[in-house]
Amino acid sequence: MVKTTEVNLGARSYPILTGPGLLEQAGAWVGKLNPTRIVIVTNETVQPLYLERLAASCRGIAPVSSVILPDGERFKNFSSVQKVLDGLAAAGADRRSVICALGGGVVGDIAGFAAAIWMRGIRFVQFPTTLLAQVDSSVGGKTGVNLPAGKNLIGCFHQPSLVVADTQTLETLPAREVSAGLGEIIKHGLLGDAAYFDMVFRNMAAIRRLDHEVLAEVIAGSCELKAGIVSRDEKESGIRATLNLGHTFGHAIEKLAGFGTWLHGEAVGCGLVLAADLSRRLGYLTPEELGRVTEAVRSAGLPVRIEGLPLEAAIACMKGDKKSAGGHIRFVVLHGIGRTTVEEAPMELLRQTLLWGGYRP
Ligand SMILES: NC(=O)c1ccc[n+]([C@@H]2O[C@H](COP(=O)([O-])OP(=O)(O)OC[C@H]3O[C@@H](n4cnc5c(N)ncnc54)[C@H](O)[C@@H]3O)[C@@H](O)[C@H]2O)c1
Ligand SMILES: O=C(O)C(=O)C[C@@H](O)[C@H](O)[C@H](O)COP(=O)(O)O
Ligand SMILES: [Zn+2]
Repeated sequence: MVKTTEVNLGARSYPILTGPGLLEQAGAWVGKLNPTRIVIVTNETVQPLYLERLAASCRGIAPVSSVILPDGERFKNFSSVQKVLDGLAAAGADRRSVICALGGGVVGDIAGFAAAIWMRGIRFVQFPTTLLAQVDSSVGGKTGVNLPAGKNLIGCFHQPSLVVADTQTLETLPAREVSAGLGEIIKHGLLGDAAYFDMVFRNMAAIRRLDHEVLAEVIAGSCELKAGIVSRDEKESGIRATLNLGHTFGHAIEKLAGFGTWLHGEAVGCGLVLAADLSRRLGYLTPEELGRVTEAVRSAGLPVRIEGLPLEAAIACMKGDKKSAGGHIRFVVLHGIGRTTVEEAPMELLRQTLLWGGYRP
């Protein structure tokens, strides 16, 4: 059964298709774009699992070639973008060619960025194969790569033409990566309404063992929430910044620990706990509400403490966050489930939260 969620952006609108076995049917969807050439970008882990399935389905439409990237967050950099661009040149890609991003968020962000800059922008299709990518990164058109100076410091907004999430691919995903996906799902629960958050909380064990029915409900719920926010604020001039809940803390953890040491979803999960604690210190959340956020993150199998990273370095990292201005750090804070603001916090409270979270003074 295929579930469709629409991202409504006028001429740049597109559907998110979700369901089992969609890679085999991909050609029917990609064919509608009438491409002159198809370049599949994937990585060395996903290639043996799923490349042939997607390539076989697309071969009747246009010549198909592939670019295989090394696997990992530490390769989300310019050198990988260069590899994709070289692959496009070697394939003779033109302005009517289509890139297919087959993999997790790292492949999606790199391939999307290459699509945004090749010949000043060509179409691309997201084929997300991790839980995190199916509920978050494949939707919304944020593309880009890291710099040694920080996470996602370069990139473009470039919307995909289509997102095709084959839920069967999640069956080969390691348990740690399933938990990482839950980091973003809990974030969506906190941004959405109490009913969605409670459903996720109640069904944590079922999601972690990939129960088909629950998983379909959660992927649809998260895609609907994110699609709704992106449709209202494509380029983050307002409400879209709330999708950054937990990320000011999370991105600092990823960078300080070394890209790839903490998974993005792990850092986001822990970041949600820190953001909730800061919200409590600001008087917006009760200790019980903080306890509930912490319990949700813990029961997803995600870390809730930092253990030993240096506090002042974290503050320096957060000053470089894209929401900061003039050296003032701005956080998404919670006032309860479904209620957020984006604001500066007193430095003293921030230091207390970081110490509470396990940062080393
Ligand atoms: N653009 C956005 O809006 C957005 C949103 C959230 C996250 N992100 C970015 O996404 C990245 C994290 O994405 P991720 O969690 O998917 O990590 P990832 O892309 O590194 O994938 C996780 C791991 O799973 C492997 N893998 C992928 N699919 C598999 C499958 N079906 N079976 C077995 N192994 C598989 C990958 O090779 C990798 O080793 C981060 O760089 C983050 O910044 C972007
Ligand atoms: O789509 C968005 O908007 C998000 O913020 C989603 C996040 O989960 C994602 O990690 C995003 O890449 C973070 O964006 P950044 O602008 O803080 O780098
Ligand atoms: Zn994220």
